[in-house]
Amino acid sequence: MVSKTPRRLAILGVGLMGGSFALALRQVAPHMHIAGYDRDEVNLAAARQLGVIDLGSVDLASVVREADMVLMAVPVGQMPELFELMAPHLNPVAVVTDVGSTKTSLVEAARKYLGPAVARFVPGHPIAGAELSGVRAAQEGLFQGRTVVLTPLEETLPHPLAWVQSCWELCGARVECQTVARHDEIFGVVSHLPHLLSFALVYEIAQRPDAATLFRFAASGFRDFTRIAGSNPEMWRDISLANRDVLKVELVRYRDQLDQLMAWLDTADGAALEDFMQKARTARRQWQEGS
Ligand SMILES: NC(=O)c1ccc[n+]([C@@H]2O[C@H](COP(=O)([O-])OP(=O)(O)OC[C@H]3O[C@@H](n4cnc5c(N)ncnc54)[C@H](O)[C@@H]3O)[C@@H](O)[C@H]2O)c1
Ligand SMILES: O=C(O)C(=O)C[C@]1(C(=O)O)C=C[C@@H](O)C=C1
Repeated sequence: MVSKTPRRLAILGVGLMGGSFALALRQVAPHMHIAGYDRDEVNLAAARQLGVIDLGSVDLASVVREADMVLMAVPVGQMPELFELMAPHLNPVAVVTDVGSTKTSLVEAARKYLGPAVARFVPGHPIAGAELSGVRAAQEGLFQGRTVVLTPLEETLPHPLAWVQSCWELCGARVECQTVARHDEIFGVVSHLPHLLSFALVYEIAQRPDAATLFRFAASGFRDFTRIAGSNPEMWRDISLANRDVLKVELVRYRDQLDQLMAWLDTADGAALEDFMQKARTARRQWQEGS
């Protein structure tokens, strides 16, 4: 029987998500040893000073060697290289998991680089976050009451899956399993597409000669629509590329909806506009009441 929390946890990428996982687990396991690996030494020093990790290093091998659980929390484009670099140094019983926002490319990389350790890889995605980055943005309550999606593979053994699930539950989250493909389709629609649209709107306005005036008058509607355009470009570049097949389909669907809107404006079809807005408002309100 394995203890419910790791004895030695390694966090690869001690930013918003990695730091929040460490802080949440510390609440229930104050004596757990947490080692952090990050390419940013200033961030690592802050993580150490904030008590998020016990030890910080830019040497991946030394961080993973003794860990019984490894959580990968770097942008998804960085994960394949980390799988390759850490594989030879993993403890033979270590469970590996991640918080990446897309799953297909990660799973391909895990199969390519982890060898037999892929049976102890549990892909994960907490559906919680913010437009902020770095360990200073980490919060111990980030996962409280939120969903974490796990996408176990055919190879995933039951014991690592159960263990990762119980760690997320200790962080206050509820866990749901999905297939890798369905995960990427769902989050392509409800997370990745809205981020691209928000970046696109702010970018387009910012290119105009009168952008300063326009932004001066932008108020709460603009703030609500564009909060997520303040998110980390590296993270969203990687998500967009990793899920580009889904995103291309979704952008076409959205463009079709914009074309429809244009047609209603051309013909000044107020009834169609109001009907469409009414249906959207009802759906938004039902979603908010249920969430
Ligand atoms: N931010 C969110 O809302 C959110 C939500 C769910 C999942 N995620 C996923 O979580 C992961 C981390 O996101 P975050 O918001 O915590 O980002 P973050 O920028 O706050 O933290 C990432 C950390 O990884 C480090 N890093 C990046 N590349 C590295 C490398 N090659 N080697 C070592 N360290 C490296 C960075 O220095 C940084 O400290 C991403 O895969 C993202 O898709 C983010
Ligand atoms: O709240 C935010 O700022 C987020 O972007 C969080 C959010 C999302 O809801 O789309 C972003 C990416 C994730 O993988 C999960 C959650």
